[in-house]
Amino acid sequence: MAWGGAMNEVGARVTKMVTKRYADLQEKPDAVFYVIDASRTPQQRSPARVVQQMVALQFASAHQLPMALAWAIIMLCKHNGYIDMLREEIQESKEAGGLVSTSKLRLMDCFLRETARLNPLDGLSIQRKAVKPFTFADGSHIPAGNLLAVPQEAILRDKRYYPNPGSFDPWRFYSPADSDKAIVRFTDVNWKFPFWGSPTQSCPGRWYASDVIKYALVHLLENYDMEPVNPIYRPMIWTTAIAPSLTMRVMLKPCATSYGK
Ligand code: HEM
Repeated sequence: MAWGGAMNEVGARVTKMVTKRYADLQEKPDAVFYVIDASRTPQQRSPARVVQQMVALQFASAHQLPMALAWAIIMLCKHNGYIDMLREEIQESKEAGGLVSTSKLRLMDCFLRETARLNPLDGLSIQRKAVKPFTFADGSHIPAGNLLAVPQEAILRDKRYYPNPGSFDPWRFYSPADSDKAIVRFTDVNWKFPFWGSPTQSCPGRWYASDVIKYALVHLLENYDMEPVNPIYRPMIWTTAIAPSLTMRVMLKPCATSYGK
């Protein structure tokens, strides 16, 4: 991968860090260790390739999780009728010792999928560059050098796939425990939900991301009441990114009733 501008600076710093780590790999297994450990060939183990992997991992994992969590908090403020329902579900999902089982948080799972449907983090998903000419099965021809992407925002609001697409309705994904309907999870990938990428090469961090967001929401819901100080539900658009407003503030007040205790 060719880097330019600020990436040269980032690459130089990460190279320094990775090169140093080769000396004491076994002492502190961390992400660098695991990338090298999973490499099969000397070429894959080369510092240049490990640096590229480390930078790619940072870009893939760093910003999207907090953005998705921020959107979930904003949707809780906007659709606050779900707060008590989610608190109740949290209590019911507790196992021995008071631990929450995230797989039992079915409504929260649907709430997150619906939050993502109406607030994808980018208008486009699966962005690619044709490095050589490519012809799809239907005859569409892509000359070399062209950029392609899946228009996920349009797909996620398409009424052919999501009836009444403008309404926030987590129940559209819900199936009661005793129903024959297949369970749809936040982490499920298909062409109608490209939030996590394509079904053939989707985000490998999605189960981790989903659980982290759920644990954060459990903590907030159990310990705080939340209300928007200045409700700005409009996103901030930057190129194709759809980010939560930078100026919206949410007030967290310790709960009068502590739900978690
Ligand atoms: C809400 C949070 C996240 C979202 C929405 C998200 C979304 C995505 C998407 C759409 C892709 C596919 C990109 C493409 O094919 O062009 C992707 C790939 C990837 N994600 Fe995530 N991601 C999230 C969190 C994470 C986290 C927390 C990690 C790591 C801990 C992670 C690691 C990766 C990696 C390594 C890839 C590249 C996989 C490959 O090319 O085979 N992601 N992610």
